Parts: sequence; C-alpha cells; structure tokens
Amino acid sequence: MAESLESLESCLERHIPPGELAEVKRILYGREARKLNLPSAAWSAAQERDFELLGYGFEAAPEQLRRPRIVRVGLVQNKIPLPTDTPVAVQVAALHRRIEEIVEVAAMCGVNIVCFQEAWTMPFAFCTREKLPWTEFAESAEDGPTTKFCQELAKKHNMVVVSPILERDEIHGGILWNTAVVISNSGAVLGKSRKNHIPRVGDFNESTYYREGNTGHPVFQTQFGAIAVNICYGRHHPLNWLMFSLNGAEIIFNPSATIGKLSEPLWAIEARNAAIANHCFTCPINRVGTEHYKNAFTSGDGGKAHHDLGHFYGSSYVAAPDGSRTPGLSRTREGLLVVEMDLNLCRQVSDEWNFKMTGRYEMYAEKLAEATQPYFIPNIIKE
Ligand SMILES: NC(=O)NCCC(=O)O
Repeated sequence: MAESLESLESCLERHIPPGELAEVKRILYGREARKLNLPSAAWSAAQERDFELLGYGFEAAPEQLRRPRIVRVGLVQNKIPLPTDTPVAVQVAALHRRIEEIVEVAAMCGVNIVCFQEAWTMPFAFCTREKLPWTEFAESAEDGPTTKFCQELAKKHNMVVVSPILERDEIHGGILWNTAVVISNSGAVLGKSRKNHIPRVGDFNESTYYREGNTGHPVFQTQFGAIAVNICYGRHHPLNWLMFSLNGAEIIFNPSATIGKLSEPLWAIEARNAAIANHCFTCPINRVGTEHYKNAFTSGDGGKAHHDLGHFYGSSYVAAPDGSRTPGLSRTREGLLVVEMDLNLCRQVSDEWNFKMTGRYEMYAEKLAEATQPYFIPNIIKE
C-alpha cells in the first residue's frame, strides 16, 4: 500500500458518495480552500515536466483600515533524479536543474515565496551513518554553489527562496548543520535558520552528522510577509512552533524528510495544529520516493540490514490559522503546491479565538524554568 495509494484526497473522491463528499471534506479539512485559476502555460509545463501542480487560495474578511495582504507561496516536493552512487557534483547539478524547471512554473503562477524540501540538494543519506560521500554535499550557507544558484533564481523571478541544505560552517572548524538559507527576492541572503531538534528515532541517524541548531527562532521580514522555518523534526515540538510565532512569524515553513511507516498518521495533524494554536499559516513539505544505498545498514533493532530508509510520502500541504487546510500533493509524484493567502487572516483569527491573549505564558515560563532544574519536584497531588 505504501506506494500504491496516490493520495488520501483521490481515495476519498473515488469512494465517498458525491452527496456526502462536501460534508466529509468540511469535517476533515475545514472551510474549503478556493481552487486557484493558474495560467494554462503553467499546467502544460507541469505536465510536460512530469510533476503535479495544485493551486488553492485562502481568503480573509475585508477590513476598513488594512488592505488585503495577499501572498502566493510555492511548496516543492521532489525525488532525487539520479541513483545515490552517482558522483556528488553530478547529483547536485541534476537537482539544481530539476528545481530550476519547477521554479520556472512557480514563477508562471505568480509565486512570491518558494520553499524546497529538507536537505534538497542530496539523498537523505543520514540513515547510512557513513561519512563519505554524504558529507561532501555540505556547502556554505552564505556563498556555496547552491546559495548562489538560489540567489539567481530569486533575482530572476523576484521570489523569496527558502533553501534547506546541509551546511558546512567553515568559520567554526568546518562543522555541519542542517540549515535553511533564506534568500530575499532582491537576491541577498537574508539569513539562516538551523534545525533545532535532531531526531533520535528509527533510521534518522542525523546526530551522527550535526548538532541541535544554535540560531534560535529567527523570523525573516520579507517584502511579502514575516516568515520562519521550522525544520522537519521540530514539527513534533509545539514549543518550537510557538517560539517562531512569538517572534512574529505569519508563515512557518516546515521542510521535512519523513517516511510512511514512521510518521504518516502524524503528518496531517501536527503542522495543522500549529497553524491553529499560533494563528499563522504553516507549510509542511516532504520529499517523495524511495532512495536506495549501495551498502546495507541496520536499524539497531535486530532486524535485517537493508538498502533503503523507506517510502517518503510527499503529501505537502498548507494549513491556515482558522484550521482549514489544502488537500495534499501526491504521496508518490513530484509536485508544486501554489497557495494564495491573505495574511490579514492571522490577526482576524487571533482576535476571534484569542490564544495569544489567553495563553498563560508567564505561568508556563516560570514552571518551565523550574522543571528544567535538576532537583525539580513534580506537582502531583496524592491522597
Ligand atoms: N528529517 C527528520 O528529522 N526526520 C525525522 C522523522 C520525522 O520527524 O518524521
């Protein structure tokens, strides 16, 4: 079933009686996102280039004092185009070419901010625990070849580019980080955000390569809105989302790499819950396909050594602050999801539900400060 089910949505459309489908979707997905009218040239280019293209829009109510703040985001999910034992430079070049042709279509669709998947310039090879050749994919966040490539894309298409890469930090002994580089639509590198939470689950052996990030929870003020990047495993940490939100993020991207048997039932919940809890838009992105490695590796669970990590199930989507969400991209195909959003919706939902006002942050802060001390005593009341 892992790779044969195209998407949950296509399955629902096939099997739910037409009379009940709209109500089922409302209960599952909230207010229906409007389908975007994308240019026909974009549809045909996506078809020719063999990737799925979906477009949706979220509206906000008209206000008297603020104009609508409309922004279009593009979420890109892709496979690795070449086998993992192809020379490193050839793999990177092929990924650059593939992303370039998808971003061209994003530009045709009027996308203002595009975000790629986690560690997009490489196979997600951390499962192997091998150093070479995988560490050779690491690049400088400030002026590595991928950042330069993204700067060109940003300038050419007047688009903010969020580029999650494996970073080599030359000024600190050449160590590695899992980093999202944020490039302004002017082409300037606005800054970077490092992955705060490193998984210790299944074959996600990332702590062999890099440590928990040290950049905190930066928010990048772009021409199109205030954005932040919560990389993959940070998705499971509600406080990580909260910190980006406290810093003012209106859109939080969540570039990821995760597999069906581990996290698929969590996928639709976590980022969507974060959008609700923090009155912002969230954009989880996952790669697609199964990546094979020459040398077998074990999972440390007594099971047989194997050559792949499992099926990356794609399913990238956008969740809105009112709890509604778009359908997901395919579980098996590459794709571009274009979503138009009015950022005024963040404050409108905040004014209605008041989570920022009703949250007892000083109480949590006090208790958290206590709970992280070595001699903390939990407050348990017993008979
Ligand atoms: N890339 C990454 O952190 N994956 C961990 C698995 C998950 O968070 O679903």
